[in-house]
Amino acid sequence: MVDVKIVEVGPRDGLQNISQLVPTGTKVELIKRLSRTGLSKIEATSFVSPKWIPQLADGDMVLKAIQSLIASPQNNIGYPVLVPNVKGLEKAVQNGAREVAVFVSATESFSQKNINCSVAVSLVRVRLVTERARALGIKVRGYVSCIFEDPYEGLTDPEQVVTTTQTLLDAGCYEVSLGDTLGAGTPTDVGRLFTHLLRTVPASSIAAHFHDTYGQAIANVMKAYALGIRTFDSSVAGLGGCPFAKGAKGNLATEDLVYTLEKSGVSTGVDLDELVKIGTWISQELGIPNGSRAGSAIASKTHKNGAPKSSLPTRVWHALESTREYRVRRSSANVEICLTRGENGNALTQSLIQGLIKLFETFSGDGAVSRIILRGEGKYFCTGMDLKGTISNQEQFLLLRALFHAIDECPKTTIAVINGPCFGGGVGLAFVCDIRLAVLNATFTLSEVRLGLCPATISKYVVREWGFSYARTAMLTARQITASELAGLQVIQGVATDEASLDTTLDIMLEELRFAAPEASRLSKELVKVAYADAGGKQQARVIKSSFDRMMGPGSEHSHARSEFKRGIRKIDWETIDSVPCAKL
Ligand SMILES: CC(C)(COP(=O)([O-])OP(=O)([O-])OC[C@H]1O[C@@H](n2cnc3c(N)ncnc32)[C@H](O)[C@@H]1OP(=O)([O-])[O-])[C@@H](O)C(=O)NCCC(=O)NCCSC(=O)C[C@@](C)(O)CC(=O)[O-]
Repeated sequence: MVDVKIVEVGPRDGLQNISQLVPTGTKVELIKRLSRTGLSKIEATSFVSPKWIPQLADGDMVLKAIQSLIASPQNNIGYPVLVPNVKGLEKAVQNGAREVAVFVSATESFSQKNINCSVAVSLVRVRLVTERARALGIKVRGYVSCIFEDPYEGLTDPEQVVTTTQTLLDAGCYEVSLGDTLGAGTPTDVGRLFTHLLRTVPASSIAAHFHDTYGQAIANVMKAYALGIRTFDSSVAGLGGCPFAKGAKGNLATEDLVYTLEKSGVSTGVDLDELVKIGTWISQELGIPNGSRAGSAIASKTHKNGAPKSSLPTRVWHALESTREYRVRRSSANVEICLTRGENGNALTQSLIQGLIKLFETFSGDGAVSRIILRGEGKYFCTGMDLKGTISNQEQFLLLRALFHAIDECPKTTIAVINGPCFGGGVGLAFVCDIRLAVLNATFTLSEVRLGLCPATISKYVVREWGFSYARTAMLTARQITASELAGLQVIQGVATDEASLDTTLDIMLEELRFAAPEASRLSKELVKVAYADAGGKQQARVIKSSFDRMMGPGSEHSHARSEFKRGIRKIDWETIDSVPCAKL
């Protein structure tokens, strides 16, 4: 028996406010994982026009993918989807929805700006949806937004909240969730509004939906709880944001809500540990910081980045070489090169470039090395071309070109571990690698134009990885780009809050890569490169054919994997295999 019902809104309200497009598979996985935590309601997606909310344009696919959950008689979880009108309702029902949510604003300005109609018109629409839904046996939940403040017209008249709430209930909504869209309300405001409302509306018909923009969400929950409210909306990892306060926190995090309630002796029926794992996982998937304070604290105590500490084997590194400019160490099939000119921003001096070229060429030919990690020490990852050097222009060009070429041609999987800001050639160094993991405060600045230069040698790699238009603007403006922005473009594969978590993120990545066969990885790199250099051309056709022959040929990694598969082995740790015939290919 639970004291409080939590409505998880992360997969809809949360993701809706994330700028980068989230893959459908990730959304489905999020819902599936949340379904195993004890939550009884998970808002799955919306059927609002993709023009308004492109992030949720795949609502039909998400709903289809969770159909077995929705339809399972053993599963008592409700999966409401947001619909703006009868058309949205019909689409939702066609795709298997059994519960929908409708929304209105308590204020005129927000209604006009958000859904392009007056409050009165939106209430008529909602009534139509509710009538139709009820005729189809579909449950309807209602939302009223801007209960305390409207971003355009200021404070909300409490009477408008009472009227809209009552109208939604009269129309047939089984519950109305009152949303503090701006997150501006305080416990005093909650006390005033909810006391007023509860004179005419039963507490059992009301849910509270608080945002944490001003850090008031938990305090507001406790105040509403004291007044008799027993249903609260929240979002795992605090997913979401506030479109009216850039960079501000969005929804109340479900982990914070569960933590506070359970610690106060209020039962939620939700497994906090599981929730914390999901919050950590989804934050990593999206490359954004975990918005839950309780979630981050619990994760850092018990797990690191979602993986229990004990599940990651301790990696032992052996020093190989050390100069004044870099240090090299090795752990089984992994080699790490660390730039150690921290006091000079790890700028690329002549000797550093020469050293790096030699290292990449050497390890490229070492059959026992599968991955090369490039990282920086100190404040910066790399500040690019040495602006204090004295070598000739021609020599500088040849050196830089050879450095990037050596890394690009390296048959091993290359990983840039970006500990801080990158400038010019430093950005090139990060983006010539195959995989990038970065600390959250890392920035990427193509500063060349400010120095009367252009990103000549690095353009080949930066444009390939970033795309033409984005790269052009970055070059022309020399603006500072954040790690989160590039993670949003999916060109940075992991973002960590600090250097310690960056190490863990690398460990997790190295663990994953243990199961990637080295020769197959090399062929995969070639395929991507030729797809860029000669899409649809003869060279691409040749590389595809030769890769196919090679991977299927006798003595290949695949012949080993195939015989293992037949023996029931589904995952091969290629790091432990040094006598696989393919290693000699
Ligand atoms: C990084 C900040 C903001 C730090 O700002 P700051 O005020 O210098 O503070 P700091 O204490 O953090 O600086 C660290 C030290 O690193 C040095 N340093 C730093 N960068 C370099 C560099 N590149 N070359 C030589 N030295 C460098 C810097 O001079 C300083 O040494 P100090 O002056 O104290 O002795 C500032 O120093 C700065 O703006 N540096 C220049 C960064 C930059 O614009 N790099 C692009 C270089 S052009 C390039 O890479 C061309 C290329 C390769 O793309 C062309 C091609 O593609 O063909």
